[in-house]
Amino acid sequence: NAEQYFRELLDKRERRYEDLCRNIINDMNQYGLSVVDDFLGMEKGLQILNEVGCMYNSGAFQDGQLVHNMRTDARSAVRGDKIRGDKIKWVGGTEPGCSNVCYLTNQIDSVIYRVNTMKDNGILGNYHIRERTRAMVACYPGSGTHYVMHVDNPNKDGRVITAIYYLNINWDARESGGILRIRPTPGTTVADIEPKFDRLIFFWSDIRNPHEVQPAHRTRYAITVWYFDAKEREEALNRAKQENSRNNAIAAQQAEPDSTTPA
Ligand SMILES: Cn1c(O)c(C(=O)NCC(=O)O)c(=O)c2ccccc21
Ligand SMILES: [Mn+2]
Repeated sequence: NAEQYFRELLDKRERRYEDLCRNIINDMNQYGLSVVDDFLGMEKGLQILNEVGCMYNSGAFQDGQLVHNMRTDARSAVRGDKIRGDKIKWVGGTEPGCSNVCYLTNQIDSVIYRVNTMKDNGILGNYHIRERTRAMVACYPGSGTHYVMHVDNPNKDGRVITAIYYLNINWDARESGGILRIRPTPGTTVADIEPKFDRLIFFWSDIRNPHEVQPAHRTRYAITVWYFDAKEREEALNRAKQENSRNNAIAAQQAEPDSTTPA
């Protein structure tokens, strides 16, 4: 009967979700990264892409950083002219016109909180994830824009997991480039990940995963959120506070004419 049917349907979805989370736990423990394809499905993915496209066309993205032109033709190389690289927009989730980005971050949140609390979750069990950054919507406008090899969190600022959701329909890296290349350390392997539509990836944010975005020759959209470990985050904030009060003390001392200087 109908009730029986829907209960089985829900059970199947729940099992699929469990399997998804189990796979992420295994990947993160084994490789330090995990790739999930078809995370939200075509319909939801398109709604997010449309919303991001509107933001971009409305000029809401701040200008990308100035980077050296990757084009190889002599003219630009001689002039060393610069082009604008990635353009980003931070989305908190409450502003108007970002309900779909907000839906995405809620979906990623529930996966992260689940894998962080499931039993036998290995390294993930060492963290206590209770908060994240806002969503960083990024657009590479093509024409060779790239992002140099870097580590997201090289100095224990609290961020432990990077989550990136891609929006690029029919992306073919052979002609459009834009591959995310992760070089997990220690190790000699390289993970080349195409920024495919409705693809979600996770990787440790610290020095275990240096990565780069290779030159993109087509508009390339991605949405990133970073998840904090409560302890590492608190320690980072305390260090910043001490640093801040130390600087204030020094500044105050320099500002005050001390008694030894002649009036
Ligand atoms: C635009 N953009 C990035 O694309 C990546 C990044 O690692 N992206 C990986 C990717 O898009 O596959 C970043 O890590 C990043 C950090 C600070 C500011 C902007 C940034
Ligand atoms: Mn990065």
